[in-house]
Amino acid sequence: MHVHKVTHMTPLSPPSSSSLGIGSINPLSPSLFLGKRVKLKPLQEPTSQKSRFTILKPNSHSTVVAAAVELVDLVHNVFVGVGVGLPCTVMECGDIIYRSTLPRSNSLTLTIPGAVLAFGTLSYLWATPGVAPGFWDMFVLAFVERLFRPTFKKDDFVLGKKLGEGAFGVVYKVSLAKKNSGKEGDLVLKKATEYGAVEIWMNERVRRACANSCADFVYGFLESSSKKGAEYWLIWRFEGESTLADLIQSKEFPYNVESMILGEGQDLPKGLERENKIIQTILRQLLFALDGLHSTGIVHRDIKPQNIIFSEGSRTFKIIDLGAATDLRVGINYIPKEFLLDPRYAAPEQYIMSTQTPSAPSAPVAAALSPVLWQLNLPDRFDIYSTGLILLQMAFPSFRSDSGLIQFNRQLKRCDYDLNAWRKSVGPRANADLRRGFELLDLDGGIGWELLTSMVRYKARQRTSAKAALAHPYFDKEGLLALSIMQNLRLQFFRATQQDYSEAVIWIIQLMARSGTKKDGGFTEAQLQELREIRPQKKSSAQRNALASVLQFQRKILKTLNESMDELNQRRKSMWWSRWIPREE
Ligand SMILES: Nc1ncnc2c1ncn2[C@@H]1O[C@H](COP(=O)(O)OP(=O)(O)OP(=O)(O)O)[C@@H](O)[C@H]1O
Repeated sequence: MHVHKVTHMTPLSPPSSSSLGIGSINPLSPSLFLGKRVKLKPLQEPTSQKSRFTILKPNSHSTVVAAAVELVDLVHNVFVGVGVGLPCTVMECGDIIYRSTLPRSNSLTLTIPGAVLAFGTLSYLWATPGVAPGFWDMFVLAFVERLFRPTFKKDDFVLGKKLGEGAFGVVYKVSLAKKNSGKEGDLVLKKATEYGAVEIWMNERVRRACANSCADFVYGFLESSSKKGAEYWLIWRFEGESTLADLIQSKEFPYNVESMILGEGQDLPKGLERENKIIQTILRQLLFALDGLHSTGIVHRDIKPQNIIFSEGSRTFKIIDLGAATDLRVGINYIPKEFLLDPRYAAPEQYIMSTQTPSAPSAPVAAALSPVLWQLNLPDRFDIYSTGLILLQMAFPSFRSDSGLIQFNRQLKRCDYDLNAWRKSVGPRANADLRRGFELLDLDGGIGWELLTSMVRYKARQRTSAKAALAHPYFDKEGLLALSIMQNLRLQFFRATQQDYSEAVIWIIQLMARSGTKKDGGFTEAQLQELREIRPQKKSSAQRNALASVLQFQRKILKTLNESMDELNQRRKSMWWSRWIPREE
C-alpha cells in the first residue's frame, strides 16, 4: 500500500492520481468527492501503516469502526468540507518557499455554505415545538427523572373528599397513609380511565419543560387491581380550593382575587382602573402558563375557567386537566378529525390541525416534521381563542354564566366572528353591564379591546400567539393615563404584526392541501400533472416552475405522512409511549 505525504503542489502541475495516493484510499470515500483535505502519511511511519491496516481488516469489529470513521468523515465533510473543485482550489495548496502559506495541520476550515447549512439545521431543530430539545427531553431528562423521583402505590393514599367528576375520571383530595413519609401535604388523586395515559405523559412533559404552567404533578401509574378494570392513578399536589370558574362567579369579582394575587393594600379607589389592573394580572399569568405549554409543543385544547386553578403556594393561576392536550412534538393524542371539545370555549375551526393533514405520523416522522406542521397549522391559536373568551368573561359580567356565554357565541357567529361588527350590532341596545365592559376595555386608548380582538378572530393565523400577547402594551400599563413613546412604538409594531401578510402563502397552502378536489378549489390531479410537465428551461414560466417544484415537494411530504397513516391507525402502535407509564405490581 503506497501512501505519500503531500506537502506541496503547484497549480501548474496538477497531481496525478498516483501522486495523491488515490489508489490506496477508498475511491468512494466522500472525502474524495468533497475535496476534503486528505491527511496522508508516508509509508515509513509504522504506526500509521498499522492503524490503516487494522481498519481495513475484514472482521466485524473493524467493519463497524470503518463505518463509524466513514460516518464521521461524511458529517465532517458536510459541515466543514473545503468545497468541490480542482485539487489546488480545494486543498489550500501553499508555496513551499513561503511556508506560512501552507495549510496548518488539523486546522478547521468552516466554509460559508457549511456555516449556513449548520445554522439552518440548528434553527430548524430548535424551532417550535423543538425537535432537538425533544430528543434531549425524551432520552435523557425523562430517563434521569425516572431514576430519582419518588414512587407511590395504591395503598399509600387515604381518600378524602371528592373534588370533581368528569366523563373520564373522578378526582379526590387525598393524604398519605404514612404521615411521616415526607412533606407532601395534601394531594389530589385522579382515577382516570380512557385518557389517563395521555394525561400522565403530558404532565410529565410539563413537569420537565415548564413546571410552573400547570398544577404540580407528583406521580402517575397504571393500577390494575380495581374491580372496575385498569385505571390510571394520577397524583398532584393540592394547589388550592378555587378555580377561576369559582372566582368569576362571585359578585365580588375581580376584587375577590385582588388580595390573592396582588397582596393587601391597593391604593387605587374601587373602580374600572383597579378592576382592569386585576384582570390584566390574571390574564398575564394565564398567558404566561400557556406560553410555557406552547413553547414545548403542547396544545391544551380545553382552556376554560374550570381548568384554571389558583395555586395558594405560588399565588398564581395554573392550568389543570391535560386529558385533551396534544403533544405535537411527537404527535401524541393528535387526532385531527376527532376530539372532545367544550363548545362554549372552542375556536370556530374546532380542529387544531388542518383536516387535510393526515392523522399523526409515526413518532420519528412527527418529530422531524413538527416545525413544518406547527407553522402550517399554528395549533396553539386554538387555546388563544379560548383565552380571549375568558378575558371577555372577566370584562363582561353578563357573559360569565353558561347561558350568557352561549348567547354571546351565537351573536358572534352571526357577525362572522368579527368582534368589531358584534360591538356595532349590540352598541345601540347595550345595557349598563355591557357598556361598563366596553369602558373597561377602552381604558388607555382601547388597548384592552385591541388585545381582545387580536385573540378572538375567526382565522387562527390572524390570532396573536401567547408570547406576542404577553409583549402587548396592555400589560405594561400600571394605571397610567397615557402611553409612553416606547409603548406607542410597541403598539404600532404589534398592529403591524397583526396584519395578515400571508394571504398569498395561505392561498398556495390551501391549494396544496386541497389538491385533487376541484370542488374545494384546489388543483386537480390533471392540473398538478400539467404543472409537473412545465419545462424548466422556459424563461417566461419561471414562476410556474417554482410553483410546480413547491407542489412536488409538498406532495412528497404528504405522501410520506399518508404512508405512516395506516401504521398509526393501529391503536397499539399509537400508544407506543404508554410503555413508559409505571404499573403497580
Ligand atoms: N392540583 C389540584 N389542586 C387542587 N384542586 C384540584 C387539582 N386538580 C384538580 N383539582 C380539582 O378537581 C376538579 C376536577 O379536576 P379535573 O378538571 O382535572 O378533572 P376532570 O375529571 O377532568 O373534570 P372535568 O371533566 O369536569 O373537567 C377541578 O375542578 C379542581 O377543583
